[in-house]
Amino acid sequence: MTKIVFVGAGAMAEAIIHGLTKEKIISPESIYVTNKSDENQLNYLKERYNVQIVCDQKKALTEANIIFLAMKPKDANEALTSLAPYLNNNTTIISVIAGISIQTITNSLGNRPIARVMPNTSAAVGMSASAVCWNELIPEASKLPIINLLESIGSVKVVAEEDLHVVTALSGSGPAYLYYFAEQFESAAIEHGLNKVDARQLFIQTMEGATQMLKKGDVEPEELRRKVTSPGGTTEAGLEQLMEHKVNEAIFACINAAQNRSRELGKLFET
Ligand SMILES: NC(=O)C1=CN([C@@H]2O[C@H](COP(=O)(O)OP(=O)(O)OC[C@H]3O[C@@H](n4cnc5c(N)ncnc54)[C@H](O)[C@@H]3O)[C@@H](O)[C@H]2O)C=CC1
Ligand SMILES: O=C(O)[C@@H]1CCC=N1
Repeated sequence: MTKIVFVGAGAMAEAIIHGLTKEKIISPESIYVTNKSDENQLNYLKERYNVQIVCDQKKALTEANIIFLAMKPKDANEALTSLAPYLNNNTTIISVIAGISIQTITNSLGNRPIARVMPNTSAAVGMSASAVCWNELIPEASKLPIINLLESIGSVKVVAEEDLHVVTALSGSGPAYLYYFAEQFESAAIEHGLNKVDARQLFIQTMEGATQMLKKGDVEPEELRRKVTSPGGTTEAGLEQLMEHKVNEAIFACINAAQNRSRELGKLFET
C-alpha cells in the first residue's frame, strides 16, 4: 500500500488530504501528517480525516513512498535538513512549496525523484487547477500515477519548471483574487440595498454560469463579453468604470508581482 507523509500540515496540506480522502484514492490509514509544532492541528486532521499522526519520524519517513513538502518557503531549509537523514532512495518527493526549485530541494535531499506541484486550495472540493513538473529521476512509470493522484484533487497540467512561477501567480494564488472580487461585488450590491444572502448567491451563480460558458470553449471570452454588453446599456456603463479605473492594468500588475515574488522566494531560500 502506498504510504504518503505530509510534512507541513496547514491549509494546503489539508485541502489535498480533504480531496484525497473524499475521492477514496488512498486510505486515510496510509496518510501520515507531521508539522513543526502545532499538535492541535495534527489532532484536528486526525479527527476530521482519520489520517495518522507521525509518532516515529524515522519510521514514517523511511517507509514513505511519497513525501509531500507542504511548509512555507521560509521553513523549507530547516525542514529539508531535518528530513534528509531518514529518506530511502526510492521515496518520491512532491513539493507544493511556492518558488523553491528542484535544485534547492536536491541540494538538501540529494539526487532523488522530485516533483513540484502548484495546486490551489480548491483541492478541498476536488477542483484544484494544478500544474506539475519533475526532475529526470522520476521514472517514466511513476509519472502517470503522480498525475492520477493529483487528478483526484482536480485538473493537472505538466509544465516546465520555469513556468511554475506564472502558474503560481495565476492558479496557485488565483482563488484569493476571485474571493476578493466576491467580497467587493457583494459589498457593492449590499450598499445598493440587496441583502447579504441574495448578493452572495447571485454572485456565486453568476461566476458559476460564466465559468460554464467559458468551459464550453466554443466562444472567446471577448465575444461572450460583447454578447452581454448592449450598446448604451447597463453593462457598458459598468465596464466603462472598470476600464476608467484601469482594472486591466491592475490585473497585469497583480500577476507580475505574484510571479516576481515566486522568483524572489526561490532566490531568498536558495541553498
Ligand atoms: N495556501 C495556498 O493556497 C497554497 C499554498 N501553497 C504552498 O503550500 C505551502 C504551505 O502553505 P500553507 O498550507 O498555506 O501554509 P500553513 O502555514 O497553513 O502551513 C504550513 C505548515 O508547515 C508546518 N511547518 C513549518 N515548519 C516546518 C518544519 N520545519 N517541519 C515540518 N513542518 C513545518 C507548519 O507547522 C504548518 O503545519 C507553502 O509553501 C505555499 O507556498 C501552494 C499552493 C496554494
Ligand atoms: O501565497 C502564497 O505564497 C501561496 C502560494 C500560492 C498560494 N498561496
